[in-house]
Amino acid sequence: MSSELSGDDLTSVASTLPVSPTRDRFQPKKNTVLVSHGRPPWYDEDGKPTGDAYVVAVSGGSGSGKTHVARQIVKSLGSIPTVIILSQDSFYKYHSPEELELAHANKLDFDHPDAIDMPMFAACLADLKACKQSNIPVYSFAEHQRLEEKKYLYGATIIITEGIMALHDPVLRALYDLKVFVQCDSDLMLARRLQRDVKERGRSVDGILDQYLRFVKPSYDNFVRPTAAYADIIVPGSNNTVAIELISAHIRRQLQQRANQFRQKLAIPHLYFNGRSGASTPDSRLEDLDLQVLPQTPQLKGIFTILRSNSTSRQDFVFFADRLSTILVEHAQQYLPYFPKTITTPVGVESHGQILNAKHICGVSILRSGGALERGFRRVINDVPVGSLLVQSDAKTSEPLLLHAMLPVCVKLRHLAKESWVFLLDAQIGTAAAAFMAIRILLDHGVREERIIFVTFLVARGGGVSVLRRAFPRVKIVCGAVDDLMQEGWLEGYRAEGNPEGLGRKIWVMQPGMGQIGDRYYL
Ligand SMILES: Nc1ncnc2c1ncn2[C@@H]1O[C@H](COP(=O)(O)OP(=O)(O)O)[C@@H](O)[C@H]1O
Ligand SMILES: Nc1ccn([C@@H]2O[C@H](COP(=O)(O)O)[C@@H](O)[C@H]2O)c(=O)n1
Repeated sequence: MSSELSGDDLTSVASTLPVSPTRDRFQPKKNTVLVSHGRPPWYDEDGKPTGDAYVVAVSGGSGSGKTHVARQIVKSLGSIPTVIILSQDSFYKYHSPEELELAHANKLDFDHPDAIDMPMFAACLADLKACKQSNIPVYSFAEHQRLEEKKYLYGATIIITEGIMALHDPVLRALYDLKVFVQCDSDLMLARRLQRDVKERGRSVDGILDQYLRFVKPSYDNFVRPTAAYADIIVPGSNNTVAIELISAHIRRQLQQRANQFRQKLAIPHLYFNGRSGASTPDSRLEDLDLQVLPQTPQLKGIFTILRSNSTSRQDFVFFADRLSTILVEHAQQYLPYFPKTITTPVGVESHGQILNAKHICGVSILRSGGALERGFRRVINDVPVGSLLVQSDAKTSEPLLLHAMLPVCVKLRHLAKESWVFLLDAQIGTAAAAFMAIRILLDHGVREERIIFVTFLVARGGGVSVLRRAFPRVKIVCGAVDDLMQEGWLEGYRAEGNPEGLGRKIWVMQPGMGQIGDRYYL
């Protein structure tokens, strides 16, 4: 089943200005991110996106049922990856006080193509299609105005965009994979519009009819209906279940053709990538992997001995995991920019030192096990935001799926992302599937590869790290130790404890390893 995410999370880019009760009541919930199944990899083993998101445009007159069709397509797709529904209404232009006065008297034409900021719409759609984030405007029908806040959207496999002028602009049309026009009787459209505008947009019946006769109907005849000629499919405005089924079957076929078996390849790279430079085996030379491994001091080995032991209590595990993450983050800080700084000491003597000079720093942990590094991270670098990514394997295919992304503002906004330093936190790099996805997400947002610092307890030399390295050579990987083996098998004690997730299913485990770090830290 689909569930709706608001996109307003811990680090929402939406303004925190108080929202008027009227605005709240009439705010359309049109731009939504719908997630049912998680997002499978959208990139290949070289770390490059394999293709764009699939874009469906739904056009038709006001009240023809465009939003309804968009939502029915999502419903009929069933178990699908992330879908974004993007409404053209969000791109109505900003109005001057004079225009606002006309709008409230129903004398401003919202049905002319010029009423919509087509270049901005095309730019936002192009970003989302190219798997980048977009912060789109928010429009209020009650206030007839673009609001100060923005809505953050990211991560769609399918984008369904709808609007009366969706098929009007040639730049927009070039972005669509499938063009749909909803054809509906004018009287039905008017009846629906009357009901909707009174209920949802705070309008009077007289005002709606006035606006309809003055602008909506002529514009439909002049600008909207002619764009049906560009559509691949014409869908009726009512009783359209069969047409919707056809559209969703077509989209499902397109997505199947794009599927990529990812984790299997990463887990045993020497079988899949033999002959390609950088493919690792359990005997891969450590130097070739370019890992920043902590100096193997006796005290570090002592910490690992406790963390690896299956007889360590949870309390001890948490204490030593926190200690190890603190050491790792401290070590990783060497990649941040420091500059010379002269200070005066309390005895009045000048001393030449160094000072950190980075505007935006944040952490992003890959849940659940990345959470085990958060306390250490906060101890070393306090007062910076920490976001999270939930990446889990698909029970059927074992492919990694992105289930949730909660990113700090300095990553969500592209102009800040370019300047940000991001510490990615995860307990281990085994198949590297989750690490791969997390790095790709940061790059999609505009974070520079050389500003990503991956901090982890353990790396498997025979796992996916070599492929990760080849794809993202400029990411720094700081780890505490390197294990040799990566094998498909049962985790000791995992099945015996009757963990339903583990039952009947093999998982990739590293050896000697530290077990299920998330379970040991949290349970
Ligand atoms: N096929 C349909 N069957 C029944 N009701 C529909 C259908 N299509 C739209 N409606 C109803 O008509 C109204 C307007 O539809 P909507 O999708 O919001 O139109 P648009 O987005 O084109 O302005 C909504 O109340 C919606 O539930
Ligand atoms: N301030 C505004 C802006 C637009 N409209 C009307 O909305 C219609 C498009 O939205 P649909 O969901 O119906 O496709 C369009 O016909 C405009 O007249 C408005 O009334 N006020």
